[in-house]
Amino acid sequence: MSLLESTNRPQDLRRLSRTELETLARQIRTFLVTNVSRTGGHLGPNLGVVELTIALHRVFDSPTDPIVFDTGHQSYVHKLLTGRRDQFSGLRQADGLSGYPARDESEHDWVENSHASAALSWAYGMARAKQLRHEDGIVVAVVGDGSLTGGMAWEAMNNIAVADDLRLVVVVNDNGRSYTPTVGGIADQLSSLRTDRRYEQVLDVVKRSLSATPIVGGPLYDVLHGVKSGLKDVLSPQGLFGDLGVKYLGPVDGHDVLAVERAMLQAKSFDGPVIVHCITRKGMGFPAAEEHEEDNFHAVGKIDAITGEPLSPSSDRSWTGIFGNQLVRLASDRPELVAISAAMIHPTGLAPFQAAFPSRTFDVGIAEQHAITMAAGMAAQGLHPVVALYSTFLNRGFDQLLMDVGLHHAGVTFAFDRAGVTGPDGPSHHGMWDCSLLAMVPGLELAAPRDERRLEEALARAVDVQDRPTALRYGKYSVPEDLPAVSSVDGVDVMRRDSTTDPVLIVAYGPGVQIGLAVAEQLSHQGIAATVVDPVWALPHNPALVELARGRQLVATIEDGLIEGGLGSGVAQLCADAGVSAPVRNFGVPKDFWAHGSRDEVLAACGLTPEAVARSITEALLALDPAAVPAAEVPSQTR
Ligand SMILES: Cc1ncc(C[n+]2csc(CCOP(=O)(O)OP(=O)(O)O)c2C)c(N)n1
Ligand SMILES: CC(=O)[C@@H](O)[C@H](O)COP(=O)(O)O
Ligand SMILES: [Mg+2]
Repeated sequence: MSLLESTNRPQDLRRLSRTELETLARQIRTFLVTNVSRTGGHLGPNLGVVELTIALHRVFDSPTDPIVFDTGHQSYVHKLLTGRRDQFSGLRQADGLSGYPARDESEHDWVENSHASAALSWAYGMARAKQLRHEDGIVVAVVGDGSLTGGMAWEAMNNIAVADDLRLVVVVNDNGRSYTPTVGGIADQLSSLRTDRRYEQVLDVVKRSLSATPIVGGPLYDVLHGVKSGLKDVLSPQGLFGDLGVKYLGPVDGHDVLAVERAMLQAKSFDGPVIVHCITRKGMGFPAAEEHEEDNFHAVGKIDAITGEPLSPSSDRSWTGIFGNQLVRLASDRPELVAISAAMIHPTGLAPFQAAFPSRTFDVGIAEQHAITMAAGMAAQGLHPVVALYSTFLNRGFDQLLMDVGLHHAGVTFAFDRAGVTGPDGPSHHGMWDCSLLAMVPGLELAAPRDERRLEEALARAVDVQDRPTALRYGKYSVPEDLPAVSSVDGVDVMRRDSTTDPVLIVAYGPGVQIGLAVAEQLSHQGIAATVVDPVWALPHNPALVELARGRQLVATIEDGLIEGGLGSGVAQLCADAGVSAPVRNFGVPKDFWAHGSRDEVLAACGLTPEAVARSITEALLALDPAAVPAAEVPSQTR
């Protein structure tokens, strides 16, 4: 039985020798590469925290000492060491292991939110609660260098710095990268701590003097490490953390279990909050990951476990790529066009723009709030910023969009990628809230393109709007062949019309158009005629929808987004205000936190499939007027 197989709870770690720990680390790395290459997931980040996580669970007594992971994508090793080794074959799959901490999986898991920079606030709150309730336990937060570029982290640090009565250890997992190298002054400060020459010179002297005596194994090794981590105390620089008055230990070699352990033991002995600065390498131990310049295998699909080559060839057409290439074309004769990313240049498709216009591309770190308000500032001075974010991360910057961009009628364009149901990244990653949020922004114009051509046309229009915010949304699903309209009514594309008196009108957005067309086809087999329209520009609602809805027996709306407050509910309001008598049924993502699974599985769970929508429409029509549906063909499920 391997050491990994005999490690089923943190306590099992504490009897291991240094050699056994190093063997265990190797076995964990082999396990991660073997399994995550089969399922996909955050391989690089987890390869970088093997020793760090082993040391964490040797020194701290989880769950009495809660361990909180920032973003949580680097918690696979934690899951391995807390009894979930046998569940990794189902990683990020429906009813399988979550790719993030999950409280229903283990008492050792606390934070399920995958939005970065929140761990320190979680930890502060938990530690304060323990202090007020006179409970034992030290709260430990593991936060990456990238997550430290998020503003929330410093809101928490501001409080942590003066909370001498709290038992709180912040482990900085500093691999120097987010996806690409982490940017900004914080990254520079961390880097200067990593490469403090005084520390390295003194350490060399110590090493040389100690090497004069024969290495006697454990004790001498400990002495060296004791000196090493002790040295840092002596030299602890007045940088990033020192100036705030927070105790700092490090930098520690994050791949040396005993060095990390010693620093954590030291941290544990202190009163008040302590920073332990660990230097790690993303993708450590897997050459394909270590050498992967773009992102060190931050998040991979199914790959070859030796070469790292993707096993499922990614489609050469993606919404992300279409957006990125069109933006380059538009920027070539629009010098005012600039692009902004929150540490996700490649994932949001801005790499071609950065290559073509490096001085007009801005990676601000994981700082969506700053990114959006900075864009308002740029627009106020005559630029036209394009802010590229994942839809779910708009949540983080909504006030900035509403009050800094919207209130000031700023000509800023937002490209919301991963809009709609995403799938494997679970509830905090579905891009399901953007339409409901954007519907609240006065003047904002939102396009939900159904195909490549509509995306390119929408972006071309958006970047020329200078007096209000514009936005586009598209997701992590395949790009259909172009879907031409059969006609147009005042800007609303008519995708299918059986006759002008069709009893059903389907108003569909983005990927909902393909669903709507499939629904209409199914309804036609039951003798129910449906017209399908796509407004393309979803906000503000096109008043032509009112006349299109008037006289119908039923109006159905279909969107890949939250039903409550979404596009469809706006259409219902529009029709009600105009006195349209037809009832409006909204189909979308019901208000809930939808667990991870494939996109299709989650959509099915939401009832957002052609079959489910067609059945609902048939039932609604039957309820309204049994004669409306030729009885002979109603699907059995509706009886
Ligand atoms: C608010 C927010 N913006 C963007 C992301 C996307 N994202 C996931 S992990 C990551 C990089 C995290 O870097 P770091 O904290 O250094 O962790 P590492 O992956 O290096 O371990 C980013 C940008 C996110 N999860 N949350
Ligand atoms: C953890 C995180 O926020 C991202 O790394 C996310 O997992 C990436 O998702 P995509 O695979 O859709 O780019
Ligand atoms: Mg990092």
